[in-house]
Amino acid sequence: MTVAISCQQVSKTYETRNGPVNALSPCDLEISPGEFVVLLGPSGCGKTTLLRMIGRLHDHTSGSLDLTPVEAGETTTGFVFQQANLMPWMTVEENVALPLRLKKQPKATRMETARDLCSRVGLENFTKSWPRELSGGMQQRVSIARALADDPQLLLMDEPFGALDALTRTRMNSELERLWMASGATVVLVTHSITEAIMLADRIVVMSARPGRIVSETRVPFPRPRGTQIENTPEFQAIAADLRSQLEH
Ligand SMILES: Nc1ncnc2c1ncn2[C@@H]1O[C@H](COP(=O)(O)OP(=O)(O)OP(=O)(O)O)[C@@H](O)[C@H]1O
Repeated sequence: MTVAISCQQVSKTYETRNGPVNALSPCDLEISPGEFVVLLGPSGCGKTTLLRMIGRLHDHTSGSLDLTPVEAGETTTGFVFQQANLMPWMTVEENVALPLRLKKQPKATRMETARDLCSRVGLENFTKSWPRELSGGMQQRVSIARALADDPQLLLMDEPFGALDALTRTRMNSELERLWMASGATVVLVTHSITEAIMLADRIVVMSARPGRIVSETRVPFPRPRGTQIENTPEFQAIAADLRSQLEH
């Protein structure tokens, strides 16, 4: 089963030594099971804050934020952050298997799952490598495989490809789309990149800063799997121009 998300008038104020910081004004957002939603916006508009509240890493200050199925602990969530954050003393396959080890899955089973995931992200020849032996893009693939290890119903990704070069990033977008299509998980991904948003999203939620808020939602009509050729279509360019003008205002 995948997860639906319902945010109603959800806001966040951080209490700091210099006083309260209004990170996110009350916002409404409904996400369907299996939907791929991208949060797009400038720095400081509250994207990470909203993502972390959905993942229960932060409390919200007001409003209601429900995941369905609702029972606490029932939702399995995978996180991918901008940095891969791998354990340097573990091999690639041990890193991928870590969530299953924490769940006390028997070693033979979890390593088999980990090796399968490694090949799904194109790292079948690097299962015994150390993280330091991998490029940034490969490390990020390990962190995606690790996030998928637990077969999550919900995948939360915060600028997962922000540190990668443009070519690698494009390739990773296609890989992520393929993995998501196979998993059926609900995905919320944060990005600054208009192209990445259109390549990946079913729906793009545009946010703006000061105060952080949701300003619009755009459905992306392209069929899947999407290839880079859609970038040259008038439809793509029209959506990109519209998003760009929203971000500029
Ligand atoms: N732990 C925190 N304590 C205090 N203020 C915070 C904290 N985390 C974020 N903020 C503030 O909340 C606002 C929104 O931050 P957030 O990281 O959610 O934005 P963002 O859109 O994800 O930005 P970026 O794209 O730069 O990562 C910013 O003004 C930030 O300074």
